[in-house]
Amino acid sequence: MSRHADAAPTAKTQTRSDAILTCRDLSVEFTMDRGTSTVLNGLDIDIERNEIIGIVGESGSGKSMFASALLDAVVEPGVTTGTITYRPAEGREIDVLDRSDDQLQQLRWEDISMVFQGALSSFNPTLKLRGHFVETLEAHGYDVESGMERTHELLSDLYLDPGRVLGSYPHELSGGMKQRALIALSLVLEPDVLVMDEPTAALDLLMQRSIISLLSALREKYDLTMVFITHDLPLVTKLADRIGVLYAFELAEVSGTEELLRSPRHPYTRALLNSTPDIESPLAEMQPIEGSAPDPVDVPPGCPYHERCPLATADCAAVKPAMEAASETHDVACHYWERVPDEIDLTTEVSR
Ligand SMILES: Nc1ncnc2c1ncn2[C@@H]1O[C@H](COP(=O)(O)OP(=O)(O)OP(=O)(O)O)[C@@H](O)[C@H]1O
Ligand code: NI
Repeated sequence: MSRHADAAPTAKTQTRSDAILTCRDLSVEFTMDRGTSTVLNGLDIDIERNEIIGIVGESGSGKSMFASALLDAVVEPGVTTGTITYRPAEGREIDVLDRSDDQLQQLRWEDISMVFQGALSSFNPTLKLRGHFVETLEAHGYDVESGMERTHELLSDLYLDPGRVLGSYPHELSGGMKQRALIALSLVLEPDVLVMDEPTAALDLLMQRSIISLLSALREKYDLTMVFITHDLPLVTKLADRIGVLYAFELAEVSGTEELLRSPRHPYTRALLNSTPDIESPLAEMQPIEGSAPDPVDVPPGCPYHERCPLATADCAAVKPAMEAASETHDVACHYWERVPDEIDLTTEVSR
């Protein structure tokens, strides 16, 4: 349903040549008393080998559901459907949503590792850090001695003093130290993919910035693919090669970071950027966007953003826009994406 007769033919998200993870029609539903709650709705996205992809969206947009779904770790009684294909550097491709519990347990640490949202409090308070690393290595049948050598190196990579950290109880470390130790722990079994859900949310600005630069260095050194999930758009632009914008449990736009900043094509992304007066400014200065995010039991028909969108027409309320290619490296789900950068000034529209 697009109105650009002379534009190049548009295509739904193509499978990229070197995707390490391919998600197709990825959805999560909860059956609740007041109806079916669709908290992730038909995501199609490829995550390329060795890239850092940022996933942004406001609170409740489905970011954590996406993170959990990637590891088939959505909490009961949530039901995850669609497909996730994981392609290791060597060996056969793996259908993530079709693994047995044992296979999943292995996949989760050894191939696709996750730093969960709020995980700082998940350390066992009675166990020194060394114990956390040893337990993880033993649970997966890894050699503890060489595993601890790797631990020392990882902690050093993260600018921590390995002896001091490993000999400490969790409460003896600062938030920034604990978060870095958690990242080291998630890498100790040498995964290919690291998924991080709000890994810097509890930290001060300086520590956030320092973790961002440490992650870039880790990606290079260990050939990692990273999925960085955050509500902090300015922060993630410092790190990510590409950014996916989630709105109401769906992807509104996926683009290379530069291109997204230069020419956002979705009115919601535009509003998010406009609510950030200066991309260098801290989160506290971001302005909220008018209106409220949809309820997962009651997402409006048509485009999920139409009720808040200054460009919306009757069509937007009736017909859901498909993901279209705005360029080779830029996908967007909006009937009017071609008008977004050129014809309107959303600065005034959004703040009216
Ligand atoms: N256990 C659950 N059962 C049912 N619904 C849930 C459950 N956990 C979360 N939800 C709902 O799923 C939707 C998406 O939540 P999700 O945690 O993915 O949001 P988020 O983008 O990570 O938000 P935040 O930035 O606050 O972490 C929300 O509407 C939330 O209320
Ligand atoms: Ni979350």
